[in-house]
Amino acid sequence: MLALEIQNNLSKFPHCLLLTRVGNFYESYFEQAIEISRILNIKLTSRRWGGGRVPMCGFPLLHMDKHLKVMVQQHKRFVAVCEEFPKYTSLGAREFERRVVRVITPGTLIDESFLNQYENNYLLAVSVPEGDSAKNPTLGLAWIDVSTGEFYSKRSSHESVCDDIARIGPREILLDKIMETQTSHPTMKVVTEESSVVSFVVPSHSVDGIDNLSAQSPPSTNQSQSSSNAYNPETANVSDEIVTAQDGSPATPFLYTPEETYAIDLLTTYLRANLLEHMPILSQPNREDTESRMQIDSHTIKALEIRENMREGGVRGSLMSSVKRTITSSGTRLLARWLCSPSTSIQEINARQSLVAFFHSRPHFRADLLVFLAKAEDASRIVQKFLLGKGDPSDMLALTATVDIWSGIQQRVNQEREMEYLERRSFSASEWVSLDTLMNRMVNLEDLAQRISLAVERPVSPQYDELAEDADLESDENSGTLRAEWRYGRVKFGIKIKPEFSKTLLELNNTLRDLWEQKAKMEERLQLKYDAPSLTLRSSPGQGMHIHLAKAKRDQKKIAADLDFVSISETGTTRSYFFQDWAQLGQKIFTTSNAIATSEKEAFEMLRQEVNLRAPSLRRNARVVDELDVTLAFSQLATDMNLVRPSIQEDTTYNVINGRHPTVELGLLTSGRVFTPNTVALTPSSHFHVITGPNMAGKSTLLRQTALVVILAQSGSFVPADAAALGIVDKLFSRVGAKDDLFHNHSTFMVEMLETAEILRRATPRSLVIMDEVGRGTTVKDGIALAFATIHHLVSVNRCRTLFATHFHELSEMLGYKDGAPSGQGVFENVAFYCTTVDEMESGTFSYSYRLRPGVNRDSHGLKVAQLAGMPPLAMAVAKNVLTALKSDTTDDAKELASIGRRLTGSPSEIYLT
Ligand SMILES: Nc1ncnc2c1ncn2[C@@H]1O[C@H](COP(=O)(O)OP(=O)(O)OP(=O)(O)O)[C@@H](O)[C@H]1O
Repeated sequence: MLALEIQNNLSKFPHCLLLTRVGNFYESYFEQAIEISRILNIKLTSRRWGGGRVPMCGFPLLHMDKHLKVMVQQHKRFVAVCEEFPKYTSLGAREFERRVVRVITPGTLIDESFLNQYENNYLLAVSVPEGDSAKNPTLGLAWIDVSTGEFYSKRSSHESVCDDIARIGPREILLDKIMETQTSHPTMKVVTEESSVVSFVVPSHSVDGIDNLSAQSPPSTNQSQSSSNAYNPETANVSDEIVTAQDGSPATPFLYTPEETYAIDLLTTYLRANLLEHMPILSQPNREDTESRMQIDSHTIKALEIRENMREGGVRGSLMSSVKRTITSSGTRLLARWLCSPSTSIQEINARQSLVAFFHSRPHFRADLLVFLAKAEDASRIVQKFLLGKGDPSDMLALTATVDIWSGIQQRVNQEREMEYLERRSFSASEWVSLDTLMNRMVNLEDLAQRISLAVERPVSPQYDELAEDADLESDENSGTLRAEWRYGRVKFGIKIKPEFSKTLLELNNTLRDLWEQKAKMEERLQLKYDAPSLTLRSSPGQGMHIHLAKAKRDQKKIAADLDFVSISETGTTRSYFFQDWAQLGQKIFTTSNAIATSEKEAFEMLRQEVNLRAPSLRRNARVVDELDVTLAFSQLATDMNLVRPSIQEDTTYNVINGRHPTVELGLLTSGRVFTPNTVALTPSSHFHVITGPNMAGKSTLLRQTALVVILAQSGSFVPADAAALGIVDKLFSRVGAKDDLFHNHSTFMVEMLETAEILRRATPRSLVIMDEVGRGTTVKDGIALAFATIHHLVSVNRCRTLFATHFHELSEMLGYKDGAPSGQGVFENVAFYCTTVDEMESGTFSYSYRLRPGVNRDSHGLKVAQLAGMPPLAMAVAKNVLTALKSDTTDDAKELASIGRRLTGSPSEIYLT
């Protein structure tokens, strides 16, 4: 039977590793067992089946999460989990029904212990229109974190889908099945480049996902969607989940484009096929508006090390790690989203910054609010667990505790306002606007918390229950008392519903109390009557209800003579009897206990439904508290790192006085060094700066800090500078630090050109571009030609704000730079020239000042850096000789160069003498 079930499941889920529950183990059979035992490093064995032996392996239930992490996260394998469910035949025999309850894939993790609480685990669906991508450039995106329920959709394009994917950072990407064969399709290329896990889905085209999207919507409304392929929420019942948009502002009704609807369909179809019995009730996706978010291209997200550092891939050294002051896991997830997707709405940025300023000037208030946040649970995740049918009583209590914390926050805010009103002569209502607007978005959920608190009995302490469970398990095995069995049942369920929750529970509990009293009296009576102090009334699976004598020799005399007692077992010291009266009473206790357990479970189920119904409001409050956490964190950051509030403007100004690189500054601080601040002023009349200077003198740092300041400002944070005025940046591009992409057959130079080409195609007058050493990956002449052409395009076509760092100082001449005339004199009026330099000592040593000054620096000091890097003396001597010869020879004619080479070839001693 088991073999047949397994073979059925293997053929139903051919793309998965199948794990079948057998008792307290998950097992794998046949060929897959060989693979699983190898991946998990567990013992491979075999068992007899159908006249032969088949390979098998298995592990205890307890190890499931550990092994899932290896299979799903490390090896990117899909795992089908087959559970067993007991059922009884008509003859009363127990059998097991086994069915696959879930397929676990990298993008569909729910509450696995290895999920990183501080990061989103997104599953992204990309819908690609049929036909020519040039004629039909619009794509649809839908992405969800199944573990938190955060669900979004967006319209995208062939051009920007790569950036969207880099920003979202999905663990798994879904495409229409028809794309599977279209390997040369541009979107296929992008998707396979950005994600190692791509799954193909046959869309249902029923927009069935929307069915699930709004469980709170009347069925008629949902059904009306099924007929059309475009979802129009104006006709749907919009749940309060989306009364605020993703950015927290009041939402306008969402109108999903056909492409988005298609992506939502792909996503929900896939979720249903994999989550199976754990399919959650989904809320409607928050629609992300492309216009209101700064677009950061995919290379820039990586190159600026916003989320993780490029070298090791971890968060250490990233912008995120330097600025993170959030204390909740969901706040940290929101911070990552804000940093990867800064706003372009001045109103929104100002609202966030006003909150930061508000908290910044009230450290005591900030400290108090942080105390609340430190105790709050990850409500979005808990709510989602309930929606997935998984939340347990401890989650229920955690949720109530969190609702209480939310109320506490609201009270503390009100108290602060009152105090300020009373204490300050000039109370400023305008200062309070941002916080009031945020807090007003919260829904009062005290009734739900109260209902749960009144229903669920809080354990005295967690240890109490753990101890009880251990003790009961022990007594259950060794002595098997009835009390132990009942208590174990309760402890296993993990919670007690208060008897007052319902009339039935109250009556059942009263009955049980009476029965326990009767049992105590019966025990006492029997002990006295038979002069047997060691007599107890017990129950065990093997002996049923029985009387137990712990000291049989002493206590059994009178009992043995009584015909009502039937001896059922004995050991050297103990003896057990069957006794009719106790059997009847015990059975009643057992039945009543079971009835209570069933009622408690029903009551819990009822509460679970209530939580599910209030999920949108719970999520909404959680989101408010996340925003509170991030803005409190930004104000803490402003204090810690001495940041200032930037002024955000509509124009294309970029004026940052004494700006600093937040991550480099922190890194230097740890080694006791100080960061040298620099001013960058890009104005309409000077919006293109060419930066020259020696190696290692801080050019790249300056470029990156220029971009990071914008990201921080438009995320709502203060910025590392003395003062800053910033015109909104619509798109941020960088061409810094290229490396080979041999996997995609791209050399370093090709990567450089691909990135440059994309910037020239996409940058607008409101964009900010940073470019470091364009053209360095080829010959000097080709490099200079390409670098000049790039500048030409950026200045005359894109007209965007740009910092362009280069070692090709020849460019400055080509651009008409003359010493002392840093800008406005050359080919382009808007190009200005700045450089970094080194301070040379009389002793021949030098130091970097990192100070930016107007002008062009033609000396790269490359040899000095090479010496610092520990180049062998002989190599340094040869390099110096070559440099001197090259400087004196004005030609690069092949013959001349050959003669330089010949002159400098010799033994080491000759070279040192040259
Ligand atoms: N403003 C600054 N203040 C203090 N230290 C700095 C500053 N800027 C850069 N540094 C230090 O100098 C190092 C090198 O800086 P960076 O990489 O920006 O130089 P670079 O001019 O771009 O070099 P190259 O031309 O060789 O690429 C940084 O890692 C940092 O430690």
